[in-house]
Amino acid sequence: MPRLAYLGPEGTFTEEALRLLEPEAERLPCANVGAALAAARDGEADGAVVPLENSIEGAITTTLDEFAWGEPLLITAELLLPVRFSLLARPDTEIVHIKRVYTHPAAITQCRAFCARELPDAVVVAAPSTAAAAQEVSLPGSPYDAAIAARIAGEHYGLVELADDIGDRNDTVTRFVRVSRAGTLPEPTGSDRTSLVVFLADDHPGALLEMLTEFSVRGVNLTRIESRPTGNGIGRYFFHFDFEGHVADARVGEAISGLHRICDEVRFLGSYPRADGVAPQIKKGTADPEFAEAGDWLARIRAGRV
Ligand SMILES: O=C(O)C(=O)Cc1ccccc1
Repeated sequence: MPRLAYLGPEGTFTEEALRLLEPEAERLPCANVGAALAAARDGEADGAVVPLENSIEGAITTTLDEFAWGEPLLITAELLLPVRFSLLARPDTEIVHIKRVYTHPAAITQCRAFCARELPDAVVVAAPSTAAAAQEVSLPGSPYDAAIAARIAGEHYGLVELADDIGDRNDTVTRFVRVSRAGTLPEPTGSDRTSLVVFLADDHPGALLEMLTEFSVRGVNLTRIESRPTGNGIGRYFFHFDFEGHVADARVGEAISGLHRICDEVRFLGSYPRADGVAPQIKKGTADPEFAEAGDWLARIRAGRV
């Protein structure tokens, strides 16, 4: 039974994702994404589950930066989870008396309209996770009057639900990933995604276009591109790419080998089954047998067999 670290404490959306991804796993709640990934790296856990992006705000940048700068880990699975937020408070709290609300930054951005409309005078403060916020609010003497978290977190920490489904949209989805230490890759399934981090060799006109061309000429469809600051001054960025296909696919292998040749560093983050099961559209000339046939043809002409 694997032991998986996750963004805790008990009652986070990440815990819900972990339970769906690996119902049998032993769960190790951690205080933040960095601690969960550290547990996976140092062997305290066999892997970790962390949030990566949501369909409204985009990337969870702490996770992206950990993947880019920390000891390498491999993404082995992903899960798309619709999340539903509740406003939770200690029993007897009235909504009009709420002046300080505590929750995870992703929940702050997804519940803005509710907070502006129903809690116009309240400040909303960033917490390490939604369940950490609920736990804190449950303490007598907490400086916070309410938390925004999953209903189950309210039940777990003895809070009452003052409002349910308070997200600005009810179709928001969060993408979570399971990571492991380097080792074996998941087998190709025909509906896979690959993730990479790419550092440019130098800054020059067309550098981004050159990277994109490596994907484009092999018919590899991107599903996410994100630039993140390198920290070495304004205007210095590196890139995260997610795209369709598995590193075992010829077109994917060729595209990332091309990036490896022209970029300073390419960090492979994993090839894993897509949660939505969508199969890639394969452009003419980019299927595995076509790459193999072209390779055979090249070998023949190099051997003088024209
Ligand atoms: O704080 C949590 O519960 C998390 O798992 C992170 C998060 C926060 C808000 C939406 C989705 C995930």
